[in-house]
Amino acid sequence: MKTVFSPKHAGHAGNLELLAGEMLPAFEMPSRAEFIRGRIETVGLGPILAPEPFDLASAGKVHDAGYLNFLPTVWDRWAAEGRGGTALPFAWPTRGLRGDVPPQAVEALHGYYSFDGGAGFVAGTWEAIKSSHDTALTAAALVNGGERAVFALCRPPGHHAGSSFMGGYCYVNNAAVAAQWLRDQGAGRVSILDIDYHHGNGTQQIFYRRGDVQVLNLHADPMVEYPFFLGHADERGEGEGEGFNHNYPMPFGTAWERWSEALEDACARLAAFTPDVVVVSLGVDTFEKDPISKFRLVTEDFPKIGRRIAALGLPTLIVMEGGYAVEEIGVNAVGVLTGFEDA
Ligand SMILES: NCCCNCCCCCC(O)(O)C(F)(F)F
Ligand SMILES: [Zn+2]
Repeated sequence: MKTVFSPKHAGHAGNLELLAGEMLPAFEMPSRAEFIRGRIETVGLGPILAPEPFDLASAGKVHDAGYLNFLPTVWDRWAAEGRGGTALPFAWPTRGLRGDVPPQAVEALHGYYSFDGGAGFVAGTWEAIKSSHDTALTAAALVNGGERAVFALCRPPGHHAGSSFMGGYCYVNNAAVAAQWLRDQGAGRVSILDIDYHHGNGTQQIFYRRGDVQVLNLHADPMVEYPFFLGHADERGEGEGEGFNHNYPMPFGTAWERWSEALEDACARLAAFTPDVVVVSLGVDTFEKDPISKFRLVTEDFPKIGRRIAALGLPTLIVMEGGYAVEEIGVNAVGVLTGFEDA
């Protein structure tokens, strides 16, 4: 299996995040991608290719123009105000406030375009975001060109990014842009299967009123887990999208037996949609030892996931999302890929 990967992810480093009342080094750190790349080399999964540069035309069909235009300017505007550290929002247009007029102060504009305080910027963040976007589209082009499955080793991740909001370490929704790009290349229907521990609220929001892109999410119950404000089982899509969004919220402590039942149902719904291509949002924070998550999959479960997805028999783009047990992230993420290959 080919992998696409860009060293430019490393510029997104040193950023802090608000964790339980303290500003701490963000969990979404460069070593995550390096451990996965190292494991790919160790097991000899296949060649690791650099991304080609892509324009933002497909991104512009799933993200708002004002939002996309804001992302490259955040750090410079922050620094121009004499600030260092991590550029973070400080005010959000919540209920009862105006939500139509983008303010000018960068910490307020950042809030206007965020749903949480989890998408900070440092000097190299935009370059990392763009390289992650290019990684997903380069891998999508390989799938579109006939590869059965390609791994987009994306960092930063993307599935919490909606049409005009960032958050949860996500800025441009790599999987959503790749799905749109594949549609732009002629795919009639695309399914996105999001198996990260956290609900892909951004991906759901982007395609919620569309019937050409099916979105299936397996995740921790948003009543008790981040991102909290989307991801319930009754969210089935609206308008033309009615019936093309499926959420499988599961409780803390979920292990393979229950999790795999949800995967089975999701795969059945996916097969019934008869997509031309599948985009997998691969997070491995479902792992029992993940420091910020509360599912209980074990390392041996990850190849089983890959095998089940391969059994769909469809061209597959696998896009990296989350996973924070850094020591094991390579074994678990690449376990899905080798399981897919061995099917
Ligand atoms: N007490 C709740 C703290 C939640 N902290 C933020 C968690 C972000 C998860 C990000 C992710 O893993 O879903 C992604 F795939 F996007 F990287
Ligand atoms: Zn996650």
